[in-house]
Amino acid sequence: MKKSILQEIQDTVSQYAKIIAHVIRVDVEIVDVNLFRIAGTGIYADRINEDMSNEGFVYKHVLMTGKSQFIEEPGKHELCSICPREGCCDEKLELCTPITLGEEIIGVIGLICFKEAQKNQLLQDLNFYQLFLEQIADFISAKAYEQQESKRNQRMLDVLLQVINNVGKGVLVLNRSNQIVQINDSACKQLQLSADCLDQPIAIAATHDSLLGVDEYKVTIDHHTFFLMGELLSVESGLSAYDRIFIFNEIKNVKSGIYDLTKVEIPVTLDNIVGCSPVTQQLKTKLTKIADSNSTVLIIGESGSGKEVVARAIHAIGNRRDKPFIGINCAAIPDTLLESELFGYVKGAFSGADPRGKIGKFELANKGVIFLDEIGDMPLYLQVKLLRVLQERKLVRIGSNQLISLDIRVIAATNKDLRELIKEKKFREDLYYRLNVIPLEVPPLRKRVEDIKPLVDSMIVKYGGLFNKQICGIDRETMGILLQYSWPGNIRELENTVEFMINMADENGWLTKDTLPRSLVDSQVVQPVEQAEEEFKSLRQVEQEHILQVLRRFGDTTQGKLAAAKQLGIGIATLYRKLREMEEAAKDTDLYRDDHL
Ligand SMILES: Nc1ncnc2c1ncn2[C@@H]1O[C@H](COP(=O)(O)OP(=O)(O)OP(=O)(O)O)[C@@H](O)[C@H]1O
Repeated sequence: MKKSILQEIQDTVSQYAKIIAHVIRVDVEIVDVNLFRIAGTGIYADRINEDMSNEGFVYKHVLMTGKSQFIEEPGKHELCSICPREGCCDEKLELCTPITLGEEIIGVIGLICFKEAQKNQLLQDLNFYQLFLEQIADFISAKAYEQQESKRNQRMLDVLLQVINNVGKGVLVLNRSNQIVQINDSACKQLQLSADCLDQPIAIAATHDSLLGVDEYKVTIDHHTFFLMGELLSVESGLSAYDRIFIFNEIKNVKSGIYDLTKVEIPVTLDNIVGCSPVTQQLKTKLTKIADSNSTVLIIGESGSGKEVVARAIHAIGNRRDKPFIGINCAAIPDTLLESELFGYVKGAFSGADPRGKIGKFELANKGVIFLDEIGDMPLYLQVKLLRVLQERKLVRIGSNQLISLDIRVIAATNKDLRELIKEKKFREDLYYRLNVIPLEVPPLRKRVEDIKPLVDSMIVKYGGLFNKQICGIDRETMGILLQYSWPGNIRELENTVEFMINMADENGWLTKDTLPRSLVDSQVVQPVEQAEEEFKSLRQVEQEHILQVLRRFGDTTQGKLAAAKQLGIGIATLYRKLREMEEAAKDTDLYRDDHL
């Protein structure tokens, strides 16, 4: 059963009972609203916490009526008529009065005489004892009120702390000595503190930068510095223990809010790089090798060939996978805006800017990966600034003088010949070398014809699912046309084509020549010669591809190689030799070299 309020303050109530009994030399009994004896002296001292509902008939009446009772002859009073001790009660006199809390009756306090002398003492000055008893009932009531208020305050504080803990923002309460007196879970997490950090000194100073309308503060605690976006509020309590409240977010949390809003999350892994051609396989192997490195990557490839897919895969399989991947297309943003998009600006940086300031892509990508697409289109003056950022790994927001450290992996991509641009003085040579640490070439689709079939298959699954349309597959003749086409728009064009064909196809039907876009059918007539030349492979190439295909079936283990050699009808030593030759050939033709890592 829930404790009554008198039970909660039982110690105080007992003290009162003992003192009164000692002073007036009459026994005292106090019961709560449930007729539990909360305090008692004399013969009742050993019977505290007893349930009195079968005997306390006078108390029950007081609890019901809220009126004091004077029983001059206990056992003979009409209230005693149902008491088992009717007519043989030991008590000589009883005077009791209710204890109230507001409108509510919360108990009864009684004076009980067991001796004639005590009875005479009370009878001589009954009014005085009545007032005295009421006064004591008021004291107990005041104490109960205090208890109720403190419980209410505690409950409010609990609710407040619960709210504070769930706001997601960091909340710190500081005293006048700049020590932490209250901290929520989010603040502990963001500042890497444990819950026992109370009393720890902390320094909070405004940097005077403001982004997205929120002020930035430099917070130093235990020799660690954090840059936090938030509000520092004065507490008007007049209590030195509660001087200021700091409500904040780490810049990365502010950023991740924006990041979450802006990112179109299509998780990309190596499996999303569809294709079984040797070049695609080699590309995937390289991606695995470079994924965890911090070195800058320059992806070169024609438009639509999958440069962004490759960049996303590096992020997804690398050790920054849990951090942001922020892409920016340098060609798609007007030159005048590109600088502020990349580096951000603070409140009041320049006229026409968002008055609240803006976080740049570099800062958004901090700790993660920034993907600078179409880097060849970056204006020269920004190339200088980018070079400085890449060299120093620090940036300054426009309009600010604060240096921000960057821990970032840069992946740039271009479909332009940067060396040619350097010759034309449109691209800085020093920036080219900064970016070209790990060059990756994504070959055009026409140079990896083996990828077309698996790509088409995966696209049929994707778009069939998206359009909720059952497609049986693609017929041989149509596939032949796709294999022969030169795909100037690369995989993007292939994807659009398959999407178009699925739209044209019948439910439960096949992708046939009739579903092909007209332009593609027409192009077959015009262009066959150019591709034909490329599709005649040398015997060596055919042999290598066959070996790789068999190996893929049996696996790259020693057992797999033994089985593959058997299947190919050659000895294991010959297989190893051929693989070595392939490796050598791949290194010679490659832009990328292992010794770059
Ligand atoms: N290997 C692949 N497997 C499956 N889909 C791919 C592959 N490569 C590219 N794609 C798809 O092709 C389309 C174009 O890819 P992506 O945007 O990566 O090309 P890009 O080279 O970055 O193009 P651009 O130069 O125009 O920016 C995307 O829809 C992408 O999902």
